[in-house]
Amino acid sequence: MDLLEGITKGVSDLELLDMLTAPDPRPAKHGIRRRDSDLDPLLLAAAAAYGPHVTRNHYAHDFFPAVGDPRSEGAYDWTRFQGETTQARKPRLKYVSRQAPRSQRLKEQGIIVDEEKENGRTREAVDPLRRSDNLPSPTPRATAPSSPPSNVSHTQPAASTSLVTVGGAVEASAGAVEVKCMARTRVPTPHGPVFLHLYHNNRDSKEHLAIVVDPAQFDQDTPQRAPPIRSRSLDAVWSDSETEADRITRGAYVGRLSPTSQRPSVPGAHANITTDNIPSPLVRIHSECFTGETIGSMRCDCGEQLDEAIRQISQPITLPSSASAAEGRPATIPGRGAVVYLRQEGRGIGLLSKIRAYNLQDLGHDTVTANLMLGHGADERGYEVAAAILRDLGLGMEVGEGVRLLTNNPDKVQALEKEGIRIVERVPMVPRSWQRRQHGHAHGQNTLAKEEDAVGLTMIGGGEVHGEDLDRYLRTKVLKMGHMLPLLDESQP
Ligand SMILES: Nc1nc2c(ncn2[C@@H]2O[C@H](COP(=O)(O)OP(=O)(O)OP(=O)(O)O)[C@@H](O)[C@H]2O)c(=O)[nH]1
Repeated sequence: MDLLEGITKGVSDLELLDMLTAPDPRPAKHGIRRRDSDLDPLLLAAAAAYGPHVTRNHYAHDFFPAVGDPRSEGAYDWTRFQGETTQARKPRLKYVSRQAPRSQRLKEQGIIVDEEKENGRTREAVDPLRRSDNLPSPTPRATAPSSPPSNVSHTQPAASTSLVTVGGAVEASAGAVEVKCMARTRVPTPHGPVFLHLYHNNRDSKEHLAIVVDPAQFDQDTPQRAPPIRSRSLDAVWSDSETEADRITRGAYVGRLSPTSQRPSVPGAHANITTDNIPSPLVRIHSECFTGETIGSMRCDCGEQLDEAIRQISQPITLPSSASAAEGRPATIPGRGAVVYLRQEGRGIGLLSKIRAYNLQDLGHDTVTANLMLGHGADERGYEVAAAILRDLGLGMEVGEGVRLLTNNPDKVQALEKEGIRIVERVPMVPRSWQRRQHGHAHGQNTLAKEEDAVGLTMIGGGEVHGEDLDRYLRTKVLKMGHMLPLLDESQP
């Protein structure tokens, strides 16, 4: 019996499936092989089965065996299986798609399908900002009473994007970067506690992070001297149905969360604390580097820089004398600032390409040329998302305190300023091994030696990266990428 004959004679689905999947199919009549491509027997069986109409367009659907047969539901105890005859086995295969029709799914995503070009391009019917379920809709934000205050925006500034002002609030039109802090939690680190923020955005599908250092927030009973660094989008009320438990679970709480302290945050609170005489927060925009941060690669100083940034930001801040005059002695406040951790591995070319680039570097090419040889730019990063995250945290706003940026990279400074971030000072990041060598040379001693055993973040911890690879990499950054670092005298050890 061949397939067609089988279908027309109404054989059972299982027999049909057996025919299709038999290990030794009978040769076709006249010994001529069929020229069309192999068909998926399971799909054919599904198509021939009872139930909803199944076509090749359902290929990506999830099919589930019909409910009712415990074996097909995975509940069968196979230790009791004794073997069975075809006679005894009469399951009825039934496949049910649990997906809504494609047209309905696309409609839900706001995509209109051009019926005439069903297999061609689709176009978006709405503002791309709305594409992600996780991003707030601009319109309700402007009008809803629970929306963040109008001076708080996490969209792009007017300078670089198209924005409209509705009722005093900045509205993003198509193309503007929008970020939303999806969750925040406390993370204890060797340098003290930090708040880890996870962001979604409408530019890419990466989960960029912000590591906020602001331990003063744990002490809610003492008057704050500086505005807390808090995410506007996290503190916003997301929906009418959102409960306090929902808010607390996603991190919209104040103080130190504990079994006995659970205080949901209020949108816009603390925004009016002035910052006269308090140094601007230290901020670093850091790009992901798996090799440097996770496995302690000494080809670059990324792991060390991440540790050093959080260490420096966490240092207590001594207030200028005028601010501490009332106390009669120099006053300090806990360190405050943030590291925005961008998932832009390998200066934006990705880990795969970076690994290839390392091999080219082993062949004698430098970090810039290696990127170019692979068809990439020397640096493919962008800082729009970083700027939007800073704005969401209230950092580097036009009005109020600016930020002190930890970087040697002039492009970063320029790019952030172009995005409207107010940078009041650039704080250099001199590699620890270079500091040690410079100090050792000047003072005849290794001033950082005691820090080498110190604890810290990443594989590198409080230690330092050093070596030929690193020196070559850093020199290239200075000579070819314009990094603002004083070059070491090569003759120094
Ligand atoms: N393509 C490429 N990327 C590298 C190489 N070494 C490190 N990186 C990446 O470079 C990025 C380092 O970026 P940042 O830490 O922001 O440093 P930067 O841009 O040099 O500027 P600074 O703020 O001065 O540190 C990370 O994404 C690393 O993965 C390399 O040899 N090739």
